[in-house]
Amino acid sequence: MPSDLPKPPDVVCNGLRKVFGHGAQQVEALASTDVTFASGTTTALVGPSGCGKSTLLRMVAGLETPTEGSVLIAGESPRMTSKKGTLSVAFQDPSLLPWRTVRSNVALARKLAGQPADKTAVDDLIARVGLAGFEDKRPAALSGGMRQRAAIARCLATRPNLLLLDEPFGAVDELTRRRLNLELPRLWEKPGATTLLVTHSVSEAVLLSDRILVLSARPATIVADIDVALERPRTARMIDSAAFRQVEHEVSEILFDNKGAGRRFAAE
Ligand SMILES: Nc1ncnc2c1ncn2[C@@H]1O[C@H](COP(=O)(O)OP(=O)(O)OP(=O)(O)O)[C@@H](O)[C@H]1O
Repeated sequence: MPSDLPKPPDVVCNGLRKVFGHGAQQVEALASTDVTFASGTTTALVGPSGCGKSTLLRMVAGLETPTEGSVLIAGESPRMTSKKGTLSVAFQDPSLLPWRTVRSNVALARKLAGQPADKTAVDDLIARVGLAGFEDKRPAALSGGMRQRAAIARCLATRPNLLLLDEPFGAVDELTRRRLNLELPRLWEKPGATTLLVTHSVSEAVLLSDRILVLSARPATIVADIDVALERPRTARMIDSAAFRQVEHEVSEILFDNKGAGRRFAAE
């Protein structure tokens, strides 16, 4: 990775609100929200199922238009940022193109962002997510965890400095998830990125982030803003530390106290 990468952006949400539908069918997903995500930090968004976490993330990605308010990414709109290829989104469903190989799926991200082909960088990234030797395989020949790693490689191929991760490790078993949780953040933490992570796992939120926002049931409002003051890089050993457990406990308490907010949470 080159050292002259631009500073990761601040993301500023001002009076951001989203209502879906009309009339009696209206669903307010996100109540008017002011929040800033500081340059280079990782923030986890946790909250009950259907509360509006993905909606917030999708508005930051420019995939959903706010009903009110705005998102500014280093002072620019999400669409502008997206066009530059400095923003990347990874969803729970890796959605790799089934007829393309791993290499071709990862390389496509660069092409779509208008960036020049760079086979060396693509193969390097594939190796760094632990898929060396699988470059020419199609997604059907990979396990769920391997597909998610390929999707993360694709997400990082454009060297984004804003990462929007929506349950990116959701579809794998707990053991693989923990391994991915420990290994993959190093890939974006080193070059530097502002990262927003939607997760249903409290321990994943603590392990990966600098800050955890707990959202209420729909319409989502921020009910807690918790600092995760653990050293980086995060290690497996930290998971058993008193400091880790204390934050985990604090987040879980708020989730479960807040209007049944813990319904879909496994307080690991
Ligand atoms: N395109 C859409 N049209 C209509 N309603 C929508 C749309 N997208 C989301 N919603 C509604 O907005 C609310 C918030 O959805 P969202 O996906 O943001 O929740 P979430 O917190 O990410 O949920 P989960 O944790 O289950 O993934 C839900 O009630 C959902 O049905």
